[in-house]
Amino acid sequence: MSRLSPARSAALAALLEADRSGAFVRDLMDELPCARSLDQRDAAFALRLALGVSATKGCLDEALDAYVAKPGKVQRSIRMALRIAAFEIIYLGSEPRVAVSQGAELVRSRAKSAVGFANAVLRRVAEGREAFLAASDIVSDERAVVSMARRAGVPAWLAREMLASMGDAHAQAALDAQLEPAPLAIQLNPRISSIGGVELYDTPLVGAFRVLDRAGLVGSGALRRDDAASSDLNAQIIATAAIRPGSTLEIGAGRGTKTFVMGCGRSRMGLAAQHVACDLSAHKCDLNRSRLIGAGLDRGISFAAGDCRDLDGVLSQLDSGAGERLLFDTVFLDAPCSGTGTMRRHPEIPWRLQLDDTVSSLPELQLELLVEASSRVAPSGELIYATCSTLEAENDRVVERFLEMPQARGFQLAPVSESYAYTLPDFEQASAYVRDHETETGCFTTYPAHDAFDGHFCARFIRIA
Ligand SMILES: C[S@@+](CC[C@H](N)C(=O)[O-])C[C@H]1O[C@@H](n2cnc3c(N)ncnc32)[C@H](O)[C@@H]1O
Repeated sequence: MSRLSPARSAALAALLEADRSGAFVRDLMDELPCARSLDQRDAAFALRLALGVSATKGCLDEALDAYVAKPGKVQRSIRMALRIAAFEIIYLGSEPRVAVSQGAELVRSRAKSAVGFANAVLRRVAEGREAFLAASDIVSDERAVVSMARRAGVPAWLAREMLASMGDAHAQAALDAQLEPAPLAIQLNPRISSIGGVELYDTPLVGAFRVLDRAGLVGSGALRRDDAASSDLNAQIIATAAIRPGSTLEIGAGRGTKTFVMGCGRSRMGLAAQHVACDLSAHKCDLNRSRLIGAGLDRGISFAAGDCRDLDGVLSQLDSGAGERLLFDTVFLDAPCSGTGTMRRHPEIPWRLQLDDTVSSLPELQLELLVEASSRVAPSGELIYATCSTLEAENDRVVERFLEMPQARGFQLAPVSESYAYTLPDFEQASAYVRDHETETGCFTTYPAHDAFDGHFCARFIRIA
């Protein structure tokens, strides 16, 4: 009998709690006493196990259930312990003897009577690893796509959608990188020029830096002091495309990472803010407000909470204060989406998402919000539509469907690389970066890959007077 490692034990506790409460496992690893008491090395391993199991759980169940007579009868805590060991065997390529015996110990910690069962199942998972990843059990021409999906730990339907939307090369690169950590970037508050003890690496965008030392950044307190915000480079590129002189309506502002990036950008460009940030969630609006106050970037920014499918309702107070139905020089919709471009950061996404969300319910919501947003664009104003999805149904298809609607009369697509900020001399490098990632229609489109930033999409419409 070997001794159970505290890292595996903490990963199991966090995964069970996440499953019970719906909380994010990453947050629980920061909160649970058994995880907080781990030394740095064990904490990193526990986090890797917890995130990895969340990201691949459907595939782990498939691999395990092939050797279980009655899968529906396996207790929740035993299944979770088995998933941890199966993750080590299949995705970390750990020494099978160690992974099997640690898996059996994990199971023993929850139910002594199931140790023999756990040993038998895990040994067979280890023996069948290569065949499972190669999808040798699939006899149809689906074998290749199932194998791709299993290697990345995502559902087969999602791999299929990614192939159809992104093309073979981008989809393969994104799936290959799916279990790697995403690169870290920050936007630096213009009130400071460096973060003590943390090396900042230039990116093509002024004010955006890449950081390699994640722990150093957190330890520096810069994020807590609002001296910086962590934000993917491509998300920052999109927020910057929405900075223009005049008034701005931001829809789907959430906790305000892009509001922060826009505030920093405006300050660098010497522009004043006349910005209304809206979100369905009043709590997120509060978080956005307090970060901007902490950052000293709140001047000229107001907030409105509510369902933006009814903008007249959400903006009613502001409209009555102004004595007119307000129109804005820029309307920026950061739409609710599948988040498929950011799955490396959010391991829960692949197994929470359903096919219907990506092909139907989200695109319908996105189109409804886009039509509503367009009704608030001033003549000669701009409408920016963004998602962090890599799927065509939420991106180009929504844009095409919008342009076919009567409400889109007077709007035309324009290249993102020609938006106000990207015509300024300081943003020349960023403008070149945007051009490199622009499609024929001028939409900014990126895909995750090894050492690349996340998948994002942005379309820019101009309202002709
Ligand atoms: C992509 S996230 C926003 C991320 C945010 N812009 C940021 O940079 O941190 C989309 C946001 O849309 C909001 N949302 C969803 N449905 C909405 C609706 N009907 N009206 C307004 N906001 C909505 C969600 O609460 C979520 O915060």
